[in-house]
Amino acid sequence: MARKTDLMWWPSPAKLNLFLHITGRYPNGYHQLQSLFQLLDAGDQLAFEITPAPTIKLVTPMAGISEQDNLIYRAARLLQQHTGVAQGVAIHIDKQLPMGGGIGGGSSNAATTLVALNHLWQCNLDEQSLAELGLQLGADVPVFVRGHTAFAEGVGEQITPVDVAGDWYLVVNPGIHVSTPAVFGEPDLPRDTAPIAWQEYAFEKTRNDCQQIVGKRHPEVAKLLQWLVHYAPSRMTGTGACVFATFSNEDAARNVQAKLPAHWTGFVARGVAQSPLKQQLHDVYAAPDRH
Ligand SMILES: C[C@@](CO)(OP(=O)(O)O)[C@H](O)COP(=O)(O)OP(=O)(O)OC[C@H]1O[C@@H](n2ccc(N)nc2=O)[C@H](O)[C@@H]1O
Ligand SMILES: Nc1ncnc2c1ncn2[C@@H]1O[C@H](COP(=O)(O)OP(=O)(O)O)[C@@H](O)[C@H]1O
Repeated sequence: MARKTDLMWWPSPAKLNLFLHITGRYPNGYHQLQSLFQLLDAGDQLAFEITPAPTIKLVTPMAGISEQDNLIYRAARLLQQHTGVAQGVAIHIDKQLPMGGGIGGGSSNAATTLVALNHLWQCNLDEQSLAELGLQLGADVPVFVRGHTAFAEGVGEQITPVDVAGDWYLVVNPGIHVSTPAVFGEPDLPRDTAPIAWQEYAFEKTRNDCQQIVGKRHPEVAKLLQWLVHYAPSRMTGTGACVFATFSNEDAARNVQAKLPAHWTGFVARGVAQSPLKQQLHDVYAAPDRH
């Protein structure tokens, strides 16, 4: 097995939902959403060692998730079954993002696995096919496969790439877990926000429709938001529990990070138009013998 330093690491960036509106509900109970998925330049990293035998193995265990349930394993298996590829893979994981925090780590890991293995196994699926496969794994996977900050509608599968300014964000984890199904199951959740055209987007004219309910059920989230908003415009991402504050430059974000009380952990990241995964793919194609 290769040493960690000899491996080629593929980025798996986080996202923020700069806003999240619930505009309706489908007959199957799923919620119709509008959201701006802002990709970040920070996240996890994955490395892939291709094997001649068809076994898929996660070299790095992930606490609390069995191998078969891990979205990385499931993405690799799905691509293998869909394409009939004969090879296998051993996957190394450098996990940095908190799990289930509304910053999309699991969905992003799935997307990075699909994109990297499509190249390394030489499956030659186009981006559209990879995004469709990704949707089977989760509503947020297609945005990460496309690799562009985007306005998303439906359950997240209708995607319009947008170029928003490269703001800086302080992302803070209040250290609690919020269940996505529980939030969507709340009777008092607002479900009738009027749809907007993405050209109308402005942070101050939008909101996260899940934020109030989550703040009520989890006072730690409300407390964190109250603290952050004192320094900068702030909002919850996804169905929580992470919260972000928006800054025009890195120093301002780091100044507030330095003031964070010890029971909250946060990281500073820049909003990017294009995913670092896309850049990696571009670099790999430019130097085809680097695996
Ligand atoms: C709302 C978002 C925004 O990014 O929240 P976060 O997960 O990031 O916090 C996501 O799209 C979430 O997508 P994902 O995390 O894949 O949700 P899933 O596991 O598929 O859904 C868990 C459950 O939430 C409900 N659900 C999910 C998405 C949706 N548009 N409507 C729903 O009603 C369904 O009951 C579903 O069974
Ligand atoms: N590789 C993975 N990384 C993170 N979470 C994973 C992974 N595989 C499966 N999961 C499961 O998916 C859930 C959602 O993960 P994640 O995408 O990080 O959060 P969110 O959907 O809240 O943004 C986690 O709570 C975890 O149980």
